[in-house]
Amino acid sequence: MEYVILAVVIAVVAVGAIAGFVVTGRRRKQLPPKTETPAVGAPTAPARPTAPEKAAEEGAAPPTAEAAPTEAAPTEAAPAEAAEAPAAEAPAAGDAAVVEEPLVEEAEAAPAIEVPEPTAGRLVRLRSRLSRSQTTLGKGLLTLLSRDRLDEDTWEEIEDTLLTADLGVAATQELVDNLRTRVKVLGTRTPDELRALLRDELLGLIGPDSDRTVHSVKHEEGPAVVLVVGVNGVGKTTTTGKLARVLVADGRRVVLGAADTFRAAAADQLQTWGERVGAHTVRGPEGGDPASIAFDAVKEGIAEGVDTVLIDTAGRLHTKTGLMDELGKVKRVVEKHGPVDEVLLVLDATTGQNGLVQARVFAEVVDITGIVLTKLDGTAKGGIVVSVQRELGVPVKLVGLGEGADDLAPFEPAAFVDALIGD
Ligand SMILES: Nc1nc2c(ncn2[C@@H]2O[C@H](COP(=O)(O)OP(=O)(O)OP(=O)(O)O)[C@@H](O)[C@H]2O)c(=O)[nH]1
Repeated sequence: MEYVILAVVIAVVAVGAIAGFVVTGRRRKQLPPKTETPAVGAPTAPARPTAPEKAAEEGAAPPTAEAAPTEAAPTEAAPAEAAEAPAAEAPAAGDAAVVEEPLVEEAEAAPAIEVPEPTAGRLVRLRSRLSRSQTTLGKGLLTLLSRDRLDEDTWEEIEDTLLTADLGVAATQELVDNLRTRVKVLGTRTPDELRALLRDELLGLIGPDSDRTVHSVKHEEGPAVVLVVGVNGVGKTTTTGKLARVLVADGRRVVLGAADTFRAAAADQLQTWGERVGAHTVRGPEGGDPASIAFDAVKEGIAEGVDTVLIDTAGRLHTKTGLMDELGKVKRVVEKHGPVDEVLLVLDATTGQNGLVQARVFAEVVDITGIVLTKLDGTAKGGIVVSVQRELGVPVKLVGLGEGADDLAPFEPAAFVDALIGD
């Protein structure tokens, strides 16, 4: 009998001990989340970059997670709240153990914010990228002008060179007439004299005194608003991203608006550019209303007190009329917050006359205030700077000289001409 009682006591003690183990094990499993939870709101892990980055890490981000920052808030919702959306996605207490590992990964992979180099002198630094234009326009012309006899055939060759470089008919005629007159007056033609003469004439055609500032300084009422327009493939989204870097490099705080909802990857592309310099991107669902995204972006810019809101727009719709209607609407809706400070038309320098046709169409719908000429690095058609300015009556403000993040340069006429004619 005692044996039976002893056996029962041992069994009870054993069961008790096993139960104790299990409970301790469970508690231990729940402990890490408690210590990890503060990391969600820790100042070193800003809420905004975390969600997109997590999405990027996971490959194709699920639409709901991607859209959360802006989509969660309807058009009129306070942007500040929308911006906080990722924080609201913090794990519910019961799921704490499940999200423990991703939280650690996020903290480790927080993107380093890049500080782009200042923009002053960029065109000088990138001058070698203009080598193709330099060969035809600059060196080509100097060689022709240095010939012993400047006969009619030579002048015709000079004319052809200028037209091939896309200077345009009127500007070519003007330049050739001026060169003829000045060369006659000059008499002897030393290489230095010819270089100085050509420099002077090209600079005069480009217009050294135009205001080429990108108006990006905030007003009392809110941020400066810059709309970026152009057809697809010219480098619009890339340029918007690079421009964000230009502005950040020059000390501005920027919000981006991904109003190109037509091309699926455009918003992702823009967001990635923004994250690299710490600029938040306001975006919406694919195929959503671009005007509403642009409106929200400006609204967020006002709430956040940033200097500039940059809005990327779509470059392709099924019809030209559709695209232009949409663009007009984006501008009108944004203007409910205040005036648009800049409408930058992005043109691909390699497309030549085609670019001018595009420019005309856009100018009919929105008042273009500046031109961005991209892909000048891959073309001998540097003369397009002159023809597009003449066509639209607005200055080239920025030039794209490569695919690198800091290959967008403020346009400086003197540095450009110097790069063309060489030393
Ligand atoms: N070489 C060179 N390539 C450039 C330059 N600017 C842009 N690109 C390239 O042009 C290509 C198209 O650029 P995107 O920014 O996607 O063009 P997009 O106009 O936004 O096109 P959509 O979004 O379809 O309207 C990319 O491969 C860019 O890297 C430049 O200045 N030089």
